[in-house]
Amino acid sequence: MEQLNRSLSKLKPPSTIVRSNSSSALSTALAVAAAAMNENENYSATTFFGNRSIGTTTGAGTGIGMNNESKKDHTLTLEMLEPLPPKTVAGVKRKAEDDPRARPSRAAAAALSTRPAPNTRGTIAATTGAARRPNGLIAGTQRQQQPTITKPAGRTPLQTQTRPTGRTTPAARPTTTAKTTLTSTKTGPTTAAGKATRTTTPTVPTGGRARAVPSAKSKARPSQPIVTRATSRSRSTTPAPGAPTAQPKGAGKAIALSADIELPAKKKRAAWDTKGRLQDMEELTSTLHEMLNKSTGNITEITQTLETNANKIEELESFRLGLESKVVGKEIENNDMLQKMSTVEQEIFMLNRKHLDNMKALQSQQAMEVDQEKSTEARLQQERDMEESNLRIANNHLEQQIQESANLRTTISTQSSNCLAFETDNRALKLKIERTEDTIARREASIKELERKLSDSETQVRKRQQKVKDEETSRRKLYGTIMDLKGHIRVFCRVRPNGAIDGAVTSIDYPDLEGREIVLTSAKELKYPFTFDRVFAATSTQDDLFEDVSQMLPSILSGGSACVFAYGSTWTGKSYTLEGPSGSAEESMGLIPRSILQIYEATRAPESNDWKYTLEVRHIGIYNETIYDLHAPEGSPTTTAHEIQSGPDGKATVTGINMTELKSAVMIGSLLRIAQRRQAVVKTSLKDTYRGGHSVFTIRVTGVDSGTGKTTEGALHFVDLIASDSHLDATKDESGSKDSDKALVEGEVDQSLKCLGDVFLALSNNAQAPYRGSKLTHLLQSSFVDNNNTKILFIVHISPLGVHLDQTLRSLRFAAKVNSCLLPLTGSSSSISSSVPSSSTSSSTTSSSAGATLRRIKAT
Ligand SMILES: Nc1ncnc2c1ncn2[C@@H]1O[C@H](COP(=O)(O)OP(=O)(O)OP(=O)(O)O)[C@@H](O)[C@H]1O
Repeated sequence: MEQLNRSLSKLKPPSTIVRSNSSSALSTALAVAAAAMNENENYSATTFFGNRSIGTTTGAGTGIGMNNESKKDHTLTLEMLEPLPPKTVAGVKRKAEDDPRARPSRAAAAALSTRPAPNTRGTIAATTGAARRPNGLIAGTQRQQQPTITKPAGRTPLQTQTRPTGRTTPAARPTTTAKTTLTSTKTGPTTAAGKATRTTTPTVPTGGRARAVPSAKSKARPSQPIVTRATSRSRSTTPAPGAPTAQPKGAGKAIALSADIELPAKKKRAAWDTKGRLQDMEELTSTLHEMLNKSTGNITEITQTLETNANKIEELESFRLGLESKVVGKEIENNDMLQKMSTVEQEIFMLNRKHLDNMKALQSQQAMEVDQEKSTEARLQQERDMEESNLRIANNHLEQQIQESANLRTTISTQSSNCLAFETDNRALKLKIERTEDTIARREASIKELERKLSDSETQVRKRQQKVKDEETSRRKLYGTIMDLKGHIRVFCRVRPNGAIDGAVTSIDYPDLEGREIVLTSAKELKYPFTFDRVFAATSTQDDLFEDVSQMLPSILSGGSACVFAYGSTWTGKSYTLEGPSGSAEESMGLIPRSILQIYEATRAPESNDWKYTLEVRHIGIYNETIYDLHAPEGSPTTTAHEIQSGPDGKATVTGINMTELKSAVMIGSLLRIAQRRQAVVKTSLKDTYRGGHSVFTIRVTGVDSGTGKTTEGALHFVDLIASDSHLDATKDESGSKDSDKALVEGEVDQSLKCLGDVFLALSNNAQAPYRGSKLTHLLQSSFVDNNNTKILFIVHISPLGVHLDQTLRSLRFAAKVNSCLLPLTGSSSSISSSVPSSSTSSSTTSSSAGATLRRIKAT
């Protein structure tokens, strides 16, 4: 008891753990512990099964060996290794009393309760049954052995620190363990706590590493009693190499002693029954004393055993020290080896890295070499392909040459045979050549004779050409004379070419070489011959027409007047002749732009240096007997009234219409376009009342002789007459012609045209001309009255189409009437003659007898 008490006093904080699968053993342990308590000590015992508390008991110490120095607290933990029904500690105690197996345990408890010998190591050995080192550390082979009664319980904070594993968490406890914790309290110094820890805690040499796991493992064997387990563990421990293998003698006994502690079971007393409990404890104490006496012999034996074990321990310790020195030496060697290894490893690492670098370099070099090899191979392959293709070509060429050679051999053989034939032919040809040369010589003589004759003929031709020229000149002079004799009226006929959309044409013949006759043949083979001053076929050009018109222009510069009338039915080319097609090329330009150009150039000719000329133009439209200014600004009203007024010199002016000076000849193109646009505007404004009309383009040439101051004023009028079929209220067909099915009464024409014809007729008959019969004749009156100085060109236009034959015949008949008119060569009116410029009076020398001559010509 004293020993146990000592042990408990050293377990500060006091804690004792008893593990067993025997409830009686646990009860005995509790009794022993309680008996070991001093009076001033309190204890608390708790029995656990796994984590579950199955009973707790507390009380004050009643054991011997009281220590009054301080009050102590002791805790006894009893752990059941087998499942038990929940019982109180008292129940456990009772069972322990009834169990005869507890008796030896009582003796053991008595042995434990004896005070420990001064030798601490002996106490430790008795308590734990394990050999300990002098410094308090358990040797390696003994660390796995478990204390039987006193051991670090791990229930206090201090014990938890020294046994960090297995005890600190309830989960680490074996689930099949029941334990009872006995706690005793005592006030006083706690200096023994460190000792208790050192005594009961198995510590590894490397520093406080608890060996709770092996302990837990051993506890996990529920059917194995503690003594048996401790023994078996001792047996199973593997001794260190070279260590003494003999087991300490006392170890097995100490374990058996502690395992056999059994206390008689007592009926549980109530908590208030302190007296009874004291009595129980006293009884228990006496029992334990008996057990102690019995155990004294054993203790002596154990002490001897402990001494023997101590000797063994010293041997082992020296052996351990030797081993440790060896270990130190080995560790130094090990460290050296480690250093060497690290050096070697570093070298290996460096070598590996170098090796890798080398490998990479080698790989890249190898890749480059492979690429080069590949490119070389590709190039060689390409060269081989080329060589092969060249070889094939050469083979083909060779085959061709072989073939050609064979052909050539054939040809040579053929030609050599031909050569013989050629030589024969050659000889025959030479003979022929000789004969031919004779013939050639004869013919050359004949050619020379012919050349001489040809030269004579050419001389004669030149003479005849000159004669023809002279005759042409005389013919022209004569023609001019005839024109004069005709009274200055000439009538031309122009045939329009057939267009793409036109139908069948009328048969038109031009029988005379001079181009003055035209004969139309109808579908019924009726012939209609007409004779005019000139007839221009459909193939004629603008140039051809202007050649004759241009003869009139010089008289304009010298103050004369001229009128060019374009007459004909619809779509026969009147505007084309006068103006030409819009935007046309130079060769298609009409008479107006051509005349402008020629007059303009003539006015700037060097020979007219003394004369300064001014060119002015005016374009007038006469629709429904109303005058319109075709050069009026764009957008100006078409309703402006214009009236014709005759001046004192007989020349007519139009109110509101001024002449436009022509600064440049090229202006005429834009002026004609302006007039065309204005015509369209007027036509639109007249709407349904529009039946066509006349347009009169006037060029006025005013000349001033800078030397003498003499002035001239000539005028050239281009009159685009209204279509001769305009009075027909018929729809134009696609070619622009009026419906010819509507038969026209003979001579039925537009009123203004009729008036024009009447004027011509009156002048021809030397009668009073009805100038005021129409705006047109009124406007042109001044040109007609000066018939000595006036030239009139009347151009009738006809269509070549058969469908227009009737209208064509009517136009030709009207033109023939005009052609038959003879204007008197001398002024028929004394009042008018006074206005004739002096420069033109030279032509007045033509006598009336000339007119008579012309009439005779006409009559014939
Ligand atoms: N000599 C010609 N050569 C080529 N084409 C011509 C010729 N004469 C007339 N034409 C063409 O015939 C068509 C009619 O001509 P143009 O308009 O001059 O006739 P028009 O008699 O003035 O008609 P309208 O009576 O309707 O005014 C135009 O397309 C014109 O280009």
